[in-house]
Amino acid sequence: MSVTVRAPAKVNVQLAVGAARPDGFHDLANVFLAVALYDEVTVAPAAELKVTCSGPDAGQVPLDRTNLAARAAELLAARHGLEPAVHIHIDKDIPVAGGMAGGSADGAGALLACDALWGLATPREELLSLCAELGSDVPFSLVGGAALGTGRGEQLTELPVGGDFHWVFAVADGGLSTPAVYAQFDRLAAGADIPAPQPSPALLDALRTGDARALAETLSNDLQHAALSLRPALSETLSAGLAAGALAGLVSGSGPTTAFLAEDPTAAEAIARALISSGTCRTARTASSPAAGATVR
Ligand SMILES: C[C@@](CO)(OP(=O)(O)O)[C@H](O)COP(=O)(O)OP(=O)(O)OC[C@H]1O[C@@H](n2ccc(N)nc2=O)[C@H](O)[C@@H]1O
Ligand SMILES: Nc1ncnc2c1ncn2[C@@H]1O[C@H](COP(=O)(O)OP(=O)(O)O)[C@@H](O)[C@H]1O
Repeated sequence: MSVTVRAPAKVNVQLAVGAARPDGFHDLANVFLAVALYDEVTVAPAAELKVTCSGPDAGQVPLDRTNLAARAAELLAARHGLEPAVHIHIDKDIPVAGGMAGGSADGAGALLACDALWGLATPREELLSLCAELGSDVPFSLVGGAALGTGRGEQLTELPVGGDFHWVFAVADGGLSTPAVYAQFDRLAAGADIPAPQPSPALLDALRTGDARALAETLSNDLQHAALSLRPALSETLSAGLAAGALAGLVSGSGPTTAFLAEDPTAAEAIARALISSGTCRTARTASSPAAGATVR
């Protein structure tokens, strides 16, 4: 017997970052939007915990106990006095270390899959709090759709979305470390007065009405400057996407993936082709949003 869960990637349509907190995290107004690029996590009984991974970037995924899917299985098992004796297979389609929350998707996916495999029927609220123990972005991978994340991003308020948005993701060579990007944000902001992060009313309105042009005007990412200063070549990718007709482009979360909003699916395909032939990224993918959160298949 095995259980498979599909879990989505995300793009941050707004990432407002406050000052560093005493615990090392930053308060956020993090507007998440789930996009239709998915990892699939399959769990099956085994003699002991084991992780395998397939997909184009599988070689970059740790297969030891640091894998977020393994940590999720261990956390849920410990909560119930069980042994995490499962084989977890990750079929990975989400770019690794790209600012698209692929590890978080696998953490939420493994949690949901193990819950079903072990017949635990854990209440949703408890699953969400286990997700928050695994990482700031993990609760959103469970919820999907669109949501405002406050605190360190783990306290979610679901948001209405009035239509489909069409994206192109330019995948960079190599990843960027999330802690390194936040540390660079702190260095660049040193001495400045950092306001408390707030969601943009105009952006929430654009999501609610499904207006791509209005969303394009309001996209923002306070980590972009830090990501670009660590990886200056990303500004060429942003220019190439805009020259190809994107309504707007920005760094996805901590990067280095860049995200471009397109008018419609046809425009998205044309922008992806132009980005690939520009030579400013490793590859480019199209995906629509919103997408559902982690779901048993
Ligand atoms: C930047 C964002 C935007 O959604 O995601 P990515 O773009 O990396 O996917 C998130 O804030 C990343 O969330 P996640 O990757 O879950 O981070 P965590 O594991 O909780 O924390 C990793 C490290 O990132 C930094 N961190 C994370 C969240 C936060 N609100 N403030 C922080 O300063 C801390 O240095 C922390 O030790
Ligand atoms: N299941 C997983 N998939 C990918 N990376 C993982 C996973 N578990 C742990 N990691 C580690 O987390 C780091 C960040 O990966 P990922 O979640 O893909 O990117 P991001 O945090 O930029 O969204 C990776 O470099 C890797 O070391």
